[in-house]
Parts: sequence; structure tokens; C-alpha cells
Amino acid sequence: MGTALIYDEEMTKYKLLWVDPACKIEVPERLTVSHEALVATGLADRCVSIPVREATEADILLVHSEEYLEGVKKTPYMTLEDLQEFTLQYGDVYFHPNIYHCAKLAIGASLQLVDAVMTGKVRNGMALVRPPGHHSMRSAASGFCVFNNVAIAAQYAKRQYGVKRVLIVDWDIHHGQGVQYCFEDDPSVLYFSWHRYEHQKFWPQLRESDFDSVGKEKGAGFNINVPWNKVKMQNSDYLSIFFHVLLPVAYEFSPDLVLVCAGFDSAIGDPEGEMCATPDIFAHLTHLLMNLAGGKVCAVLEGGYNLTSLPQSVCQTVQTLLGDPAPRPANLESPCKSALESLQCVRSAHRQYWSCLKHAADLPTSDISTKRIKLEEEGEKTGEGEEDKGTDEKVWAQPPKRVAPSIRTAVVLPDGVACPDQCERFSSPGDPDPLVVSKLRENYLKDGDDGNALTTLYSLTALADKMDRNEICSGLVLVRDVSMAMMCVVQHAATALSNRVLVVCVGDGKVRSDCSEDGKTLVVQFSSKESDDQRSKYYIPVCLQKGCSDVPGLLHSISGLLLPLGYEYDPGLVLLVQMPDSGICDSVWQQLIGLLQGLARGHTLVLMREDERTRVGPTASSLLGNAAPSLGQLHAPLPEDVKAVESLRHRLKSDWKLLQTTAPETG
Ligand SMILES: CC(O)(O)NCCCCNCCCN
Ligand SMILES: [Zn+2]
Repeated sequence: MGTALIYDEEMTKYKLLWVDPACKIEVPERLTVSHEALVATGLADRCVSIPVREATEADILLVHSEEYLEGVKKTPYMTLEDLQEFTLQYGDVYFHPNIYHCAKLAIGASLQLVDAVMTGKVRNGMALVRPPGHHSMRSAASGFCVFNNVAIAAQYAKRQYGVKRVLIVDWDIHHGQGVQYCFEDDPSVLYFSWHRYEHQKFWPQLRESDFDSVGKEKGAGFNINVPWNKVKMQNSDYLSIFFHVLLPVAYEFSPDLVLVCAGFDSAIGDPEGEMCATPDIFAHLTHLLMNLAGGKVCAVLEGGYNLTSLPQSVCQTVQTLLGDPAPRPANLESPCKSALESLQCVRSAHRQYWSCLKHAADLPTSDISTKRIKLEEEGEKTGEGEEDKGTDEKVWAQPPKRVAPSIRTAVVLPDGVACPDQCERFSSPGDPDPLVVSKLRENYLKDGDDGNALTTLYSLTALADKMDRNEICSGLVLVRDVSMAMMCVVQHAATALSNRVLVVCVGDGKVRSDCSEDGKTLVVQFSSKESDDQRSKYYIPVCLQKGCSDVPGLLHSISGLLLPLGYEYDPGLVLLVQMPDSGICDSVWQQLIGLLQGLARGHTLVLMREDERTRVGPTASSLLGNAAPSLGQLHAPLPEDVKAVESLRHRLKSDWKLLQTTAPETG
């Protein structure tokens, strides 16, 4: 299934008609440069183009009051003075004779996107709209927003399609207070937002934008605010929040639909955000959401005011929705102290609501809420100046080209096992290299192994070479002896491949842990047995009480351990090994494959025992980029497993910075 792109140039036909420093950044060019970039890169042509429609009054009344709608309805007929007068009642927003029309198209675009995804016409999609929506409230415009596009889309999805649970991810750099107010007592809509806050000094300067606003009454726990109390946040800060807050909670919540308030003022160069995250980070943020809700992800444009990083970020997002592998998350640094403080505060505020956060640490000693109070006392609570901050011009590298290899998934299967459609059978090219063969024979073949064990091994190494050269994206090989084949690839990688290899072992079994201390391989093994292997930075055994059959435990350690490790390690190849009798169920196996494909430009090589024939189909489906089936609502991971992950993180965080979930003790 494809990716929808919804855009209409009519939404460029309104602008600021008077002087207002607060609003001058919201210009029609935001939409034109974004759409033009999608066209110029060829991405628009790969999408399913779906027309906008005008929202009906009923659509608007799903969120807004009649009196507010009546007021906005009059704006097309207002004089300039009346428009300015009408605008004065709201904050940081402007009206225009055509903005009501465009606001109805922005809602209509969002609802068309929801229709296309919910009816299965497409898998996911993006709506390029203006005016944005997430600040607008039931009876008020705010922050360039007139109607709340995404809030209306959520209500519409619930009413029209009986959607039970909607996850709204708001990665815009401003707090979507309008969305928060709309759903704060509603447990069927989980609203997640990060936003520049600076201890309430940054617009909209609301006390309720802080981490302790967790929702109300039945909605308690279903509103997650992550305040950024400093600027210059980087990719690692953003990813840490996804790994240690959003993903664990999102999997526990198990949404039927994911809506994204896709604002790109959180990207480098933006005058509002003043952050340092690069446009390619949105490839990863998008990718990490794409295995939720069976892949039903609707991204709706919110903010984004740098006319260079905005289109780059939009393209990164759409290219990922289309299924292209994400660029490698190169050289991630440690999250900064302020980000870790916020991370710790959010996890602590929500630990009573989400079992995956049960063992989160207390509020940091340097409790940042006291900072807010101190600032209030000192009257430092001033809106950031409306005057043009001399934003020192930021420069950043063009996002790397993301060329998808001609072959997406190659397979090496025993005779009699059908090749899954859209996959290609792989057989080693040309005559086997005698040197490699003799090495394989002497190292890996037991006597009695027949010829085709050797052929399989040879194909395996040849396939790894092709992936290393980006000629094939992913691979699936069924082998007789999984451990031996794993050693063969690791050995081959150590000598022949240019890149680091992340080895993910699912299930019990001896993994020669002396594979390397040189950092060429990182082995993470999920099993039910405490491993007696000496602990090292590059061999990380994760012991789960009930082994890999325990969905919540495995998911929790994937999002809270494996992904941070994998992103920080940034391998060129991921070797995913399913040990015999691992007990892992297909749906978790598919989630694991889907999530790991955010690494190594999607170069995931899967090894399974040759009798796992029933798993060939689901494995191939995930390697092809199809969304994994939803796991359904997860019950709590076992406390022992949550504690085991916490203690592993605590032990390893000096080596692996993305495992940190608390601010370093001040002292
Ligand atoms: C959709 C959105 O979240 O990007 N709207 C941002 C509104 C910002 C209002 N303050 C502007 C001050 C200018 N220096
Ligand atoms: Zn914004």
C-alpha cells in the first residue's frame, strides 16, 4: 500500500496584511517550498495524490464552539480594520479574508488523509496544510492556528471509524495546548508533546505545559509533556525521549491510529525553536512510529519557519513514509543534562500510570520545578523578545541521499521452500572463491556436513557482501546450524566488511562472546538464562524471566535497551539471529525486524533455522518494509524484567550514553 500526499495551493492564498513581528514568520512560502521540494526530489510522484475537501460545519464543531465558528465565519466579509480588531482578541495569530476558507481546507485535508488511511486506500500519508492547528482551542485562535486540524481528525476518526485509541505525537517545537485541552480528560487519546519551555519563559508560557500536566480524571496519564528548558537540543536528545518515554508508553497504549502534529520548527535553523536537530532525524522519528497501529500513520504539517530545514525535514518524513531506509544516525552524542532532567521528570511524573515506567527514578534532586518558581519570583518570566534575535545563521550538511537498492530483500532458502513474493532468491554469484571455501570448510563445517551446507554458507557471505555494497537492502537465510552461521557472518564481517555489525540474538544459545573487544561487533542477546559470559562493553546479555515468549518484557527491553544501544553503535549491518526454540511470537519478531530497520540503512540480515518455514512469510513481509501487526494492548512487563533492564542500563550507561534516563547527580 502506498503513501498519500495531500496538498492544495489554495492554502497558500492568505498572508499577514499588517505589521505584526510575532506573525511575520508564518508566510505562504512555507507551503510552496515544501511542496516544491517533494516534487523536485521525485517524492511527490511516488505518493498517492489525494485532493483536499472543505471541512463541513459539523467537522469543525467536533472540537470548536458554535460562537467561535460564527465569529470566524464573518471574517471573509470584514474590512482590514475589522480583521485587525477581530484578531486582537487572540494571541500571536492573524486573520485574512481567505483564511477561513484555507482553514476549512486544512481540516478537510487532514480528514481526507484519515479517510484514505482508515479505508486502506493507503498505508500512511502526509497533509501539507496551512493554517496550522495545534494551538487553537474550542473558542479561540492562537499561534497562527484557526481550527485544530489534528484534534478534529482524532474526533473524526473515533466517530467515523470507531477508532478506540488514538496516539497524537506532536514534535513541533511549541506546545499544542489546544490539543491538550481538548483531550486532557479523555483516555482514548494519548497526547505526547515536546516543546521549548525554558521554565515557562517561552511562548505560550503556560504553567500547564510542564511535565506535571499528566491529564485529568479519567485522562490522567494520557497527556505527556516534555519541556525543553534549554535550546540547542540535538538528535540524541530527541531520540532519548522516543526510546525512554514515547515508545514504551505507545506500545503499552497500543493505538489504532497515529496522528502526528508534524511541526518542523524543532529542526536546526528554525528561528522559533533554536534547536540543533538535523532534518534526517525526522526520518528516524517517523520510522520509529511506523510499526504502531499496523502502520496507520497520518502526519499533518504544523509549524516550521526556516525555508531550508523545513522542506528538507518534510522530504525526510515523506521518504520514510514511502518505506525508504533511513540514513544512518551518525555520531550521536550524549543527551545533555537539561534533556536528562526533563526525561527523568517526565518518567517520574508518569510512573504511576504506565507499567513500563514503574521503576523510573524520582524527580531529580535539582528539581527543575523550583527553577520555574524562582524565575517567577525574580520576574524573569518574560516572553522571548518579539524583536528579531540576531539568530547566528546556522549551517548544516545536506541530508544524505537515501538510495534504496534495486533489490529490497534477497532470500536463501532450502529447496522446496517457496520464495515469498517481492523477494528474490539469492545464489552466490560465479564460482566460489576457493580461499573462502577452504576457510569455511576448515572453520565451520563439521564432518558429515553435505555440500549444500557449504553452499549456503558461501551464499550467506556473498549476500553480506552485497548488502555491505548497498546492492541489496535486506536478507533472509535459513540454515541448518544457526550459531555456526552467525559465527561465519561475524568472522566474515570482521575481515571482509567495512562496517560494524550489530548482532541481535533472540533466544538461548552459546554466543561466543569473545567475538571481539575491538568494537567491530556488538552482541545483544535476549534469553531466559543468566549468561555466565564475562560482561563486556560489546556483549550484552538481557535475561528475561520468561524468555522471549514474554511480549511486554521483550518489547520493553527492545525500546529501552536495544534501540538506544543500536542507535549509538550505528552499525553498517544488523545481523538478526533467531536461535532455535526462542519462543518469540511472530508479531514481536516482526516488530523487532521493523524497528531494527531504522539502523544500517535497513541492512538487516536474518538467520533462522531451516525448519522455521512458517516464519519465512512474516519475516519477509517485515524485511520488505510492511508494518508489523499491532501487538494489542500490553499488560505489564514482569517487575523483575523491568528491574533487570534498569540495572543493565545503570551498569552500562557510562559506556553507552543513550541508555541514560536520569540527570547526573549534581554534586
Ligand atoms: C504552529 C506553531 O506551533 O508553529 N505556531 C507557533 C506560534 C508561535 C507564536 N509566537 C511567535 C513569536 C515570534 N517570535
Ligand atoms: Zn511550532
